[in-house]
Amino acid sequence: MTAYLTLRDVAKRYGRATALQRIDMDIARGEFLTILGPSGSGKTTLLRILAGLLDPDRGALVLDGQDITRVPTWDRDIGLVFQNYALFPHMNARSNVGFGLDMRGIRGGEAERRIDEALDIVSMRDFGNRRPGELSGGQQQRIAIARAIAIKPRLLLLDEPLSNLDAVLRQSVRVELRELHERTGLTTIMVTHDQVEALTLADRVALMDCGEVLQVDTPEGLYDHPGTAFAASFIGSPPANLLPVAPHEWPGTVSIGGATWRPDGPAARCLSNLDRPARLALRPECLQLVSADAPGAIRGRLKALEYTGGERLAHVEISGAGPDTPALLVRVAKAALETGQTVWLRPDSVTGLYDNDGGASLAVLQSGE
Ligand SMILES: Nc1ncnc2c1ncn2[C@@H]1O[C@H](COP(=O)(O)OP(=O)(O)OP(=O)(O)O)[C@@H](O)[C@H]1O
Repeated sequence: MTAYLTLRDVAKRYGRATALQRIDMDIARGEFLTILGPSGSGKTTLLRILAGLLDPDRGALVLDGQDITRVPTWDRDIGLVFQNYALFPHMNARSNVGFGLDMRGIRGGEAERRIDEALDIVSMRDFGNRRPGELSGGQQQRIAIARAIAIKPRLLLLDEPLSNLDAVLRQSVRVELRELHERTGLTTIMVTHDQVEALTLADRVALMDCGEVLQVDTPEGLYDHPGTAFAASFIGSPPANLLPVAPHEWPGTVSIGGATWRPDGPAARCLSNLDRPARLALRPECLQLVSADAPGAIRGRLKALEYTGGERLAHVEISGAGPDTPALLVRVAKAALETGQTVWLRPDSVTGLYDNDGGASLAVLQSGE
């Protein structure tokens, strides 16, 4: 991949607190990258550094061959959209959209043409004379996007742009955002803590935790092959089960939370070289209810059955496992199940195996050994 935007060794502290540890990332021209992570993971700090609103303590940013690390915001040609829209309340929509053009000395007919174009892109041409207070939240957000794209930015940065919208509107604006990206081809970076947004919008997702970018991957790559236990336990709704596994003295068996299990199929292959306590990631949709005599079946007790609309989520306690072993979450379509009954589970695929200490992927550790 030819990098359009490069971040090299970017770090930031607030006083004694580390907000960003050491960020290295390449972003391609025209890419839509989402930055996803829990609260406090450093997403906003990273976006503010990209926007030039905050100086990094260390490292460099290169945009289209130009080192922009010390270039002030207004000279970076970056379009910014904030969570709260940040529109000027006393100006109508057209004036808001034209603001960045005016700042750059683009006025008169050229400015009018660019404002029309930007308003057309967000389907808001008819609302140009209204002030922000006379627009709905979704319409204000579209005006904020039109303002950001009117300057034809080199980079579009979006900071949680959908979080103030209700669930229905959020979904439709999400689709519009993706369409807008396809029409404009703008290199876009969006911060979100909503994984559905991150996965549906992005070409690639940068997953952050504790000031670090843990994995930059396609949505499918992140979901199917989480590189760390954190990624497995964060991505997915509900996320993957992390089953504590440990070597067992009997050949062909492992200990799961203290109970003995003789895995079969993909789980057996994944666990064949297990030499230390680890966590096996199993997605709720990859566990199947099977009969007691099925090879590789795990015996459990149905602790609870939740109806989540269209499907059920079974909580299964592993028989013989210690109290610290979490119940396994299993998606079940429809089944005559009763709380308290004995069930048998079998994984038909495995999402990952992770070191107990630190959560690194053991597949990676093994290939590096
Ligand atoms: N101005 C500040 N002074 C001191 N610490 C700060 C400041 N801004 C952020 N932090 C700390 O830096 C870390 C990263 O914060 P940041 O706002 O980048 O996280 P975030 O992932 O965007 O979180 P959220 O999703 O809650 O907005 C956090 O631990 C936060 O408490």
